[in-house]
Parts: sequence; structure tokens; C-alpha cells
Amino acid sequence: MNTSLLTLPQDAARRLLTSLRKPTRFLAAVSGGSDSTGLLIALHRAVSQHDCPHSIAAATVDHALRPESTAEARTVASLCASLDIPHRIVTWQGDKPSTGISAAARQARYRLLSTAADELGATAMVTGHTADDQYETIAMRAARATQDNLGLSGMAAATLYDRRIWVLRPFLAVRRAAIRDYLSEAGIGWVDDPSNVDPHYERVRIRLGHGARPSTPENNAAERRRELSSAAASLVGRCATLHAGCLVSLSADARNAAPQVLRHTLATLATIAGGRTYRPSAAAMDQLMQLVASGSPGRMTLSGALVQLRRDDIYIMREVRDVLPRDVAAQSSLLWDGRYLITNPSDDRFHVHPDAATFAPPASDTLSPAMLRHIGRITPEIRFHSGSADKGAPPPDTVSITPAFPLFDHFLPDFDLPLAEAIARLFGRKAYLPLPA
Ligand SMILES: Nc1ncnc2c1ncn2[C@@H]1O[C@H](COP(=O)(O)OP(=O)(O)OP(=O)(O)O)[C@@H](O)[C@H]1O
Repeated sequence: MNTSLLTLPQDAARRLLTSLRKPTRFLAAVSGGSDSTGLLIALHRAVSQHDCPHSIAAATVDHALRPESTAEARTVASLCASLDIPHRIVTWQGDKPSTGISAAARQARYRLLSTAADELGATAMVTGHTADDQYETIAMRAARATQDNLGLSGMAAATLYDRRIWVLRPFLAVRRAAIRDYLSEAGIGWVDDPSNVDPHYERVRIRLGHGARPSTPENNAAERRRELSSAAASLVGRCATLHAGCLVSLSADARNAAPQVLRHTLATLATIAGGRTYRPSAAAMDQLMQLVASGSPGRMTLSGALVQLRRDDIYIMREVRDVLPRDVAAQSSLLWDGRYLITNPSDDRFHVHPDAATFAPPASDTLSPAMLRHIGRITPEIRFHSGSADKGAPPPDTVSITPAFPLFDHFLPDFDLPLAEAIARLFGRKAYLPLPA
């Protein structure tokens, strides 16, 4: 077991605070379980030190899935009141899905927590994920690794949520047992969520199976993933060109990159071109890399994208299949085809539809006529419904069409940040929120 990486709760809290120069207000996400309660106490003690420029607030999500959850949230509220920590309870309202409840609860939790962060003036969020959670995450991902084993880097120490707030995990090298000792010494109790011992959940089965097994990643998988991301970012900076806002070409020089760097770059660009949330499978990437290595012209579809090899260049674009028309209601936004965020501030509903017949191709001496036609079949065209006079009119200036990257925009682990930034630059989109520093 690699114990050198493990640390005590109070040291981890201090380390986080001293790593930040700018005064930061943290929102501690506290469920009332031992890990997040330990985080709350350790951070509270550290920020209460003389001269500390940072401060904390806290929030608890009442998922309203178990009868006890409201009382548990109130227990956290009382603890925070006794410590003078501003605290909010945010409740997951409305109907709950009958399947996929864990994933839906997680989505709702982050949404509600980020709203609480805004209300409490917090500029970063902290969660109590531990070394035990990290071990379980890696074990679960290893069991189903199909995407180039990227998941083996585990949870990131920092993840950008919805492009709006960084979620920091300062306890990733702290063991749960150390947190419980720390709380017991402080005379502070915690809630035991019954689902944490329910073997119905894969995570629980792994926990029960591993007992005292190693709990920190034994290798530097996260560091290697960051290096891969940086190398891919520099490849994109050197070799990638965006055409007509949607088609990316990589110049011949890209083929001189290390194979794993070219592979990661292509996997990521294909995911972005296809508007997908997950990268292609390792099997699909093996096939694509064989095609690239063959040096002959060819084409392959994967993850909703078409990759075309022509002369020495590599072209990556959305495939034409399943690019579906959609309506955008008045005064609303829509993620269209996973690739564009389309905002309609007008009072009229409009229709988004690729229309090759009306598409005016850009002048190009590098793209073939077939590619220009292809662009017309994947580019959003907007048509207003109201009144025949408006039909087919170009969108008013106020309608905005912004490239979207579902792979990065919802949860962006810090080790993927270099490549995400390079792609945002390539598409001319606003930079991601910088890490707290
Ligand atoms: N009900 C809640 N209210 C506030 N924070 C919570 C709540 N549930 C979980 N958290 C936060 O998330 C951390 C991890 O909790 P848990 O392991 O149950 O969630 P997870 O779903 O596995 O994690 P993730 O949110 O990354 O998917 C907790 O330490 C805590 O900081």
C-alpha cells in the first residue's frame, strides 16, 4: 500500500488553503456523513486560524428519497449554526425518475449545490470524496474500461462543473478511517446513510470486497493523463484548422506526433464533432489508428463523427446520419445535435434544420466539393415559423449559436483542461473558468 500519499484531514485542509493565493470562499457540500462532516470541521478550524484570508459556507441537498433525509439535513444545519457557518438546505423537488436514480440524484445535487454557492457568495465548492472513494472509483472503471483506460486516473482533485464553478476534492488522499478518528476525537457525530452498506450498489460491493486494500492510486495516472492532454493541446495548436465553424482538419505534421498523442487528439476531436459526451471505444480507436497508419486514403465513422483521410491531411466532421431538425421555443435555449447551444431570445418559435440547398459554402481551396456539400448537411439553419413573410428569413442578430462540447462542458476534470482550452480556442469560444489559484 502506498501510504506515503495518505494524509490526515487537518493537514489536507491546511494544504488546500495554503495552495490558494486569492481569498476564496468555499461552499462545503455536506451530506452529514463522516467524510463531508470531517471536511467541514477541518476546513472550519483551518479558516478560523489567525490571518487566514479564506472563508466557508455550507449546503446540504435533501434528495427527499428517504424519510430521514430532512432530519439529517437539519442536523447539519444545527452543526453549522453552532459553528457560525452560513448554511443552506436545498431540496430536490418534483418527480423522481424510476430508473437511473443515482445518476439523476447526482445531476440534481450538483445543480442545487452550485445555486447554493451563488446564493452564499462562494467561488469554489469542496466535497468530501476520500482515498477510499478513489480506490472504489478506479476499481469500478477498471472493471469496465473500454475507452483507452482514461478512467484509471480516477477522480480529479478538481472538476469544473457546468463551466461555472470548480469542485475541489481536498480529501482524495485521506482515508475514511482517519476522518472518523478525527471526528471522534472532536466529539462530533455523523449520519450513516443506509445506502452506503447496501450491496445492491456496485460501489458497496467493491468496498465490502476490498476491506483494507490500497486506497490511493499507486501510479501517477492522473499526471500522465494531464501530460497527454497537454501534448494533444499542443498538437491541436500546431496542426488543427477549423473550416466553416464545424469541420476540423489536421495537417500532415500531426502524423509525426507520438501515436498515443495523435490517438487521444483524434478520439477527442471525433467526440466533439459527433456532439457526444463519451469518447469512442478503444476498439473503434484501434481501427481508426490502423487506417491512419496505413497511409492510404479512407474514411471511418465513429461516435457520430466522420474521419476522412485525404492526401496527408485528416478531416474530422459530424457524420450526416441522425442530424435531426428541432424547434426552439420562444425565449429559450436548446442544445442542438450536441454541438451547438442555440438561444432564441425572440417571441417566436423557430426551427433548426440543416439545409444543404440554401447553404452558402465558404470559399475554400483545401476542401473538396463533396466536403463543402457535407458541411451544408450538418450546419444549423434557422427558420422562423411565424408569418409567411418571416419564413426562411435569416436569424435576427439576437439569436446566438455557440459551439458546445458536452464532453467537457458539464464535468471537466482538471487533467483534461489543457486540451479543452485548445479546442475552445480552435472554435473561437470563450475560455473555461480558470482553476482557483
Ligand atoms: N446530500 C448531499 N448534500 C451535500 N453534499 C453531498 C450530498 N451527498 C453527497 N455530497 C457530497 O459529495 C461527496 C461524495 O458523496 P457520495 O460519495 O455519496 O457521492 P457520489 O455520488 O459518489 O460522488 P459524486 O458526486 O462525485 O458522484 C460527499 O463527501 C459530499 O461532499
